[in-house]
Amino acid sequence: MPQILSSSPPDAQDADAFFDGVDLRRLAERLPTPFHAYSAHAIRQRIDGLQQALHGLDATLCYAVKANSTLAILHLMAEAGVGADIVSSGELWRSLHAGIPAERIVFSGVGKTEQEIAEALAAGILRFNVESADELHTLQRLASDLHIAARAAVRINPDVDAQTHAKISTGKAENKFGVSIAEARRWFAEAGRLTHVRLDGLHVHIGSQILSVEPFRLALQRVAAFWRELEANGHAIASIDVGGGLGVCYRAGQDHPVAPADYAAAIREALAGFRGRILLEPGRYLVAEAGVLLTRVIRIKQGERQNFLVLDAAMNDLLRPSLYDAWHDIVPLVDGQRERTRYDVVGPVCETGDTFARDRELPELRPGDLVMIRGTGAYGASMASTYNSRPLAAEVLLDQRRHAIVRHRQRFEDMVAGEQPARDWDMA
Ligand SMILES: Cc1ncc(COP(=O)(O)O)c(C=O)c1O
Ligand SMILES: N[C@@H](CCCC[NH3+])C(=O)O
Repeated sequence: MPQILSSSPPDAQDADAFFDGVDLRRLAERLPTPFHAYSAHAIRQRIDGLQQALHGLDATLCYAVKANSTLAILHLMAEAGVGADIVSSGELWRSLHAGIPAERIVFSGVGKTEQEIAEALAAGILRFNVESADELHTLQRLASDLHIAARAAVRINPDVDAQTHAKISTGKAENKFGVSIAEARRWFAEAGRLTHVRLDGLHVHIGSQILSVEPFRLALQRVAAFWRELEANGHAIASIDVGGGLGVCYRAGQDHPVAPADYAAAIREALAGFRGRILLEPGRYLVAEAGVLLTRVIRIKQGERQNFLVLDAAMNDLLRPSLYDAWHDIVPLVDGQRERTRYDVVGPVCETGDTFARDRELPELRPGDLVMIRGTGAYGASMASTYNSRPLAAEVLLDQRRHAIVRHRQRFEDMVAGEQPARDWDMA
């Protein structure tokens, strides 16, 4: 371990190579690339910053596990007193296993199965964010079978444009998420018939990577107006869950899109007078900028029209550029002055979409050079696949000049574990 520590603080030139006090170049000498590295310190700073912005409110952070569900990160959340926003039994299992108590877990998603609902009921989670009438009735039936009182919030679809990428916008009427205020109004009017569901919460989540406070403000205002109407009609609301969606900075040097203080101010303003508990479901904001993907150059390929920088990381390790044309800073960790040139930065996977960047200006690189892709802590490892039978990359947690390999690179044996050739056919 001491080998990877810097003997002196990083100077300005190689500062990029240091992450949480660890020299990533030294780490990469000992670990095969590609691998993900996360800064525990950076995650804790984000948690603290958001909690400080919310100071004085009865607010609970429920980390959106989907952003990065690595157990070590969930464990860090548990230690910091942060709860979880889950969308599957798998995320429930991981959260509980990492030590996040059930009473800090909320369950969102349009496709909760009966089995998942029953498991979450049995675990005693804090709330179900219910997204359809069918789900509400299923929850009532299963809670009744188990003689449990379920706590539920209606996920409101406020029909607000989050002004983000269409694939991660969730709060417009045409999106599959939540129900209209008109429908939610009917649910509350009939809530007396729900013998085993306590419907006393509101939930809203309009999308991800939201870059200005305005869409949040608009959505919160609509939800707040509905909360006031409900209370005026005698329906006590115990919690309002404002979802996640805070955008992050994917380009060095750019300002942070939404300051936590402005976000918190919008919540304070919209929910002024609300005496219940405020829940928040930040995912990306807590982990995105705390993660980098380390990869090496396999080769440079001179194409007819451009040069390709072929890395050993691919779309199976980081899908965001392929899926959303997302920008991630690409920072070579190389010594000395080099000429600058332009590359299409690609991975080895057999798809043209396996491209991290087009026509990106970088120093001239050579096979074996180390390259860092920034902003990969959220929706990086958690969206990874074994496409092209590429094993899942290792993950390393760095914490104040220390590191721990929290997940080893998947072994080929484990990639095929559980599969078998169809030898023993059964008659259907
Ligand atoms: C219900 C819900 N809550 C929270 C999040 C987390 O979003 P983000 O990572 O943008 O904070 C998501 C994902 O967009 C979500 O679907
Ligand atoms: N996977 C998306 C975010 C989706 C948010 C989940 N509701 C991304 O990488 O940006």
